[in-house]
Amino acid sequence: MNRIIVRGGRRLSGRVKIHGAKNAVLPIIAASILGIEGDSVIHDAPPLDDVIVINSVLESIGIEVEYHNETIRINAQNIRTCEASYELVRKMRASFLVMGPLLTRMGQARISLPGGCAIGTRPIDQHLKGFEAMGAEIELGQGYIEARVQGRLKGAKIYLDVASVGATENIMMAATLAEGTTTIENAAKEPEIVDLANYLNAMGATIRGAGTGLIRIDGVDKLKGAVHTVIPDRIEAGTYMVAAAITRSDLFIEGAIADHLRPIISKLQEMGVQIEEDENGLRVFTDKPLRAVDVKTLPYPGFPTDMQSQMMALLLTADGTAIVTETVFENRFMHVEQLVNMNAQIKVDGRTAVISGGSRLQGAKVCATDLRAGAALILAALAADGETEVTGVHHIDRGYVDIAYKLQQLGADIQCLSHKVVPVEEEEELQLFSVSPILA
Ligand SMILES: CC(=O)N[C@H]1[C@@H](OP(=O)(O)OP(=O)(O)OC[C@H]2O[C@@H](n3ccc(=O)[nH]c3=O)[C@H](O)[C@@H]2O)O[C@H](CO)[C@@H](O)[C@@H]1O
Ligand SMILES: C=C(OP(=O)(O)O)C(=O)O
Repeated sequence: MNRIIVRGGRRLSGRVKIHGAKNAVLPIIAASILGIEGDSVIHDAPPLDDVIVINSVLESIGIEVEYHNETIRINAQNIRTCEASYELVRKMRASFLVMGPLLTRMGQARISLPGGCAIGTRPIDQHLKGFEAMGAEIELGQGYIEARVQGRLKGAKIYLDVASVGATENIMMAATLAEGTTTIENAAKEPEIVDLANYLNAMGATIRGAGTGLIRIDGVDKLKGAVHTVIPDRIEAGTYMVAAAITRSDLFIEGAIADHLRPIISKLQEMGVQIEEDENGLRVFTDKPLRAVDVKTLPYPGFPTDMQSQMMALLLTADGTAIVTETVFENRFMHVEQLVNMNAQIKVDGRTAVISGGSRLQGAKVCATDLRAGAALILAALAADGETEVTGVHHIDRGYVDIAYKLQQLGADIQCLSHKVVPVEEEEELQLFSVSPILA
């Protein structure tokens, strides 16, 4: 079991390079199932636990996957089974994204229910509604969802009740090989949807409108493997932008794409953080007191729910009172209890949290309850007095490549401790990684 130890109070400086986006690479790997001939080569695939899991899902159905130096080569010519088991799908919700590609290519798919998760119930009704509209029959049983279609899926007009990222992606992938035209109305507009559409088009698909609320997909007969470079992770970039602000430092966020980060840039600027845009990334700096601002999470181009907890950590260090409203997931305030253990003044009422800034954060033993909660705790720890110990690091490893190492390189006093059980002596050995396990 890993722990991250942070001693707060240090200023940071330098450049941090942003990895490829988790939320782009996962659907892109799933989409590779559609390549009936030729290899797909995916560059800038971040070495994250989630990437390993989705690669294993592909391997488990017979697809060849090689992963070296942030490049994945996939050969999906042969598919052995259309079933993705509970053991793999339970590890990560995004595994459900293999449903659309398998169903449209093979005419059937049996995928374990991804289940609920810490931040909310996260239903998949909109994915299934889309598949049904395209002619699939859906059955639920023994914890699995089975979808079947006689012949090909048929193009359909689909209106999403919520602008779901996953449903837009799953339906878009399914529609690529459907007979005729599919339209997705009230589609999600996230940059990761555009990245996926670009990849699918490179494979031979005909998708227009990705990035708007209306996506049109003209079905084609077959798709081939393609070469693609994944976009930089806007949430990782946003997290390091907050690291600069919370430590009142000066950082260059290399690779960050300003256009993907507008809501974060504008909220940080409202607080008094200075940001300079450059073709290679963003300079984020401040050494002045910051002002409180209200934040409401919304689908893109609104403020991203995946940055809500990090922003809350920053607001704790600002002057004044801020209101944070979470509209996307119904249970995404679990970091509050942990931050309160660090002397944060936060009151939650339903989907609203009132944050009183200005009281000194104190180091404490805290636990990451989910991925972004973990990032928020590390950020708060950078600004806190004394030592913070963060457990639940496996959540953080799902979405951040070497966060402790990257922050250490910027001057933070942070270490990742790996607690390994040594069976022979039946005692625990503590290993200190000054260089991250991934980079070592
Ligand atoms: C791998 C990935 O890309 N994960 C991102 C993706 O998750 P994910 O794709 O799971 O999130 P969705 O956009 O689907 O969820 C948004 C909202 O829609 C609801 N909903 C969703 C599907 C459905 O069929 N029915 C339904 O009601 C969800 O419960 C939630 O309240 O987008 C989220 C919202 O930006 C991000 O926080 C996640 O980091
Ligand atoms: C919620 C997240 O991811 P996932 O949808 O993979 O759980 C996230 O990246 O913050």
